[in-house]
Amino acid sequence: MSSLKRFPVGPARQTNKHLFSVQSQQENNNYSLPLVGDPELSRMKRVRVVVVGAGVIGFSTAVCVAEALPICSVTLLAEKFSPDNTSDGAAGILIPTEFPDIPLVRQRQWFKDSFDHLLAISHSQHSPEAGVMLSSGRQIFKEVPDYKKPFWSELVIGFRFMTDSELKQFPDHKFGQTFTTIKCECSSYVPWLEKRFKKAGGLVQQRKVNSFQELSDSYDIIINCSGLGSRTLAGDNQLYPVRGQVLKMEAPWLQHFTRDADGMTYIYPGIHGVTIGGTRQEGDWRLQVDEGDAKSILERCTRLEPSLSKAKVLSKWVGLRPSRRNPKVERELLQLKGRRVPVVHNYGHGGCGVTLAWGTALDAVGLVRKCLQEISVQSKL
Ligand SMILES: Cc1cc2nc3c(=O)[nH]c(=O)nc-3n(C[C@H](O)[C@H](O)[C@H](O)COP(=O)(O)OP(=O)(O)OC[C@H]3O[C@@H](n4cnc5c(N)ncnc54)[C@H](O)[C@@H]3O)c2cc1C
Ligand SMILES: O=C(O)CCC(=O)C(=O)O
Repeated sequence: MSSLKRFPVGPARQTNKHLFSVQSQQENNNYSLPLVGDPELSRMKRVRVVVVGAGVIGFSTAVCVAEALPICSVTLLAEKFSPDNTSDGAAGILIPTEFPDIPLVRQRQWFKDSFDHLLAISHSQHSPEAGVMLSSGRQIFKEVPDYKKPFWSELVIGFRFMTDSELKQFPDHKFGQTFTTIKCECSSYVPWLEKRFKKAGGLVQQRKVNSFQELSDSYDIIINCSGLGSRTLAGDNQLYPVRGQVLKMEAPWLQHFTRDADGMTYIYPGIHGVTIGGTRQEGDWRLQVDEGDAKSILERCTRLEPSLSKAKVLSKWVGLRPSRRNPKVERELLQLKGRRVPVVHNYGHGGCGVTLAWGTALDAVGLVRKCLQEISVQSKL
């Protein structure tokens, strides 16, 4: 756990989580809604906002809301904190995958906002404490892909195709891309965000939330960043685990990342060792290390980078990606104890949570602004 102080609270009340009815509204974000300076909104009392979840999505969202919307008092509640969340063991490389049903323009914005935010940190004095660094390397393909230039190629730094001579190092691969992106190590970054959140006036409490109803008396807006927990908390059965196992290696001579484009085998040098992986086991809830997986990861990665045979294994880790066909970054109104309570969801980022955290957090801020406008309109009625 981080050394920062938290405020434990008593056991949460048990309530029937299926009592409320749901009105769902998917909508595009609107970044231009006024808030600061809007005379109607400034007349409002402080709005009590709660964020559920302390992973990279929860803390990114909590920081964005607390810093962008001073009218809100923000509390973050979570059952588990760093280093005990999925976010903490992620390799933390920024490489997007494409989601099928979300307009590319929105996905592009999520990635651009995340990349630009972390790039600024990587160039600042905060970089070592925040665990954010530039990372150069290559993504290699066993077959030449139909689309050689992904939508994010213009957003990373120095994207180009590999030359034949560069590809000779990988005889099983026919095509490659090389570029500089960012590696964001969440075991440092999330505690750094927590400090930033508290500096912005945010409160943090350790608590399991059994239903949104528990929150409806104490908060005006709920932001749900509970990752895989949304299966039960939001009753979302489209969400499923994709088990991922990685090994941390001591190999300080490795400078560049190598990723097989099938997403199954990767080598990511970082601040705290080299993360090698991986596995993508859908629907597999096992959190314990599988020695068969560890052997397979080591074999596959050593085939790409033979010097790994000389490296020491520092640790082995398993996490469950909160996966969905598309991440859910949406606003809805829930009927909780006879009151309509706005809920902003931000979860289901699968293997891209670090890649998209800041961008989806800014998107969520736009949705919270809409909730504030509605509250303002209701208060006039
Ligand atoms: C092996 C592996 C490697 C990865 N590598 C990368 C990578 O290189 N790049 C990348 O972009 N992504 C990567 N990912 C994916 C990334 O880790 C996830 O997308 C991201 O961590 C999801 O963050 P989150 O905040 O939604 O979830 P989490 O980190 O799981 O946080 C969820 C939070 O919600 C809380 N919570 C849940 N239910 C409740 C409840 N009922 N009450 C209170 N609190 C609750 C939890 O306690 C926790 O605090 C990787 C994942 C794995 C497994
Ligand atoms: O996919 C990758 O290459 C990075 C690691 C990752 O995102 C994952 O394992 O989910």
